[in-house]
Amino acid sequence: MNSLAHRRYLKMNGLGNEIVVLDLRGTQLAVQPREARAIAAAARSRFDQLMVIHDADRPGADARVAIYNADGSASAACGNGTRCVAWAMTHDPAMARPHGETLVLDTDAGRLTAAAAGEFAFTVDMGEPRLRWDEIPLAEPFQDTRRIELQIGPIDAPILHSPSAVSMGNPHAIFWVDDPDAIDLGRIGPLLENHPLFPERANISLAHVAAPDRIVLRVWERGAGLTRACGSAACAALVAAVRLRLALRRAVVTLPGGDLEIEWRESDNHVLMTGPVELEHDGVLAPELFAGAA
Ligand SMILES: N[C@H](CCC[C@H](N)C(=O)O)C(=O)O
Repeated sequence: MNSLAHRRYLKMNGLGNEIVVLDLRGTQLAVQPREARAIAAAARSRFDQLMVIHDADRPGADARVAIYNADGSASAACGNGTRCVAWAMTHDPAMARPHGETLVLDTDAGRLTAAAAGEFAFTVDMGEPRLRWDEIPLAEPFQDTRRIELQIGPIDAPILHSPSAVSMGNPHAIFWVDDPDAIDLGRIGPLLENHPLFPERANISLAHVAAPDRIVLRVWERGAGLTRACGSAACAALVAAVRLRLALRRAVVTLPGGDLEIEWRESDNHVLMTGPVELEHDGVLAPELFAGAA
């Protein structure tokens, strides 16, 4: 029988970004990509990201968190999912453990900290943005990643062009538009996600700077498609807007699912994200989920 069968999970969301939280601490278990895809495919556990909590493997951390997109691909960062993990580790009867003032989580994007910002809200320190072309990563050595040479559509009338590139531990391309809803992101998202300029693919955002302290954002996520919110994209868009002198270092990012407060802190170059979490239900992973996950 599959090691994950019958394990309890939480179905949560962060501004409508569909998250499943699985706690594998105290075990040597790990999720295989094909198993992540099987869980996502199940109607009841549809998710954009699966967040797996493992025992910490470095001193000073409360846990290590592995992140999978719906297509089974791994991601180093997931802002909305990290808030959901923080809630689970501090509020869920089975997952909560004693912790310090802030929760310390190790991810492939680095060490993050999370602190409660209300009963169903958390502030996550997402760490420093990566801005060099080879950190995004990009396939060509652009010296200025505030605007890179990429366009889609007819040469003389591109639909989108000149995006900013930022990594929050995961790759983001942000296109600046007047109306994010006027573009068929569902159609061009996959073309851009898989563009050869992005060797690790990319999350694709359409951003409109409505005011120096408000950015409207829609996101086609790498490995998940159109989502109602993307926390790391909100962080990346704020950083990119500040670099282009379009926004202040602290702004509200409005996504289809709602608002996130983002701050790119000058003192330590860290990006802070504050937003809500919602618990929808808990459940157990049915064994038949893994029957055909070959
Ligand atoms: N699809 C992203 C991971 C999840 C990001 C998003 N859900 C968030 O809240 O940051 C990637 O593959 O880089």
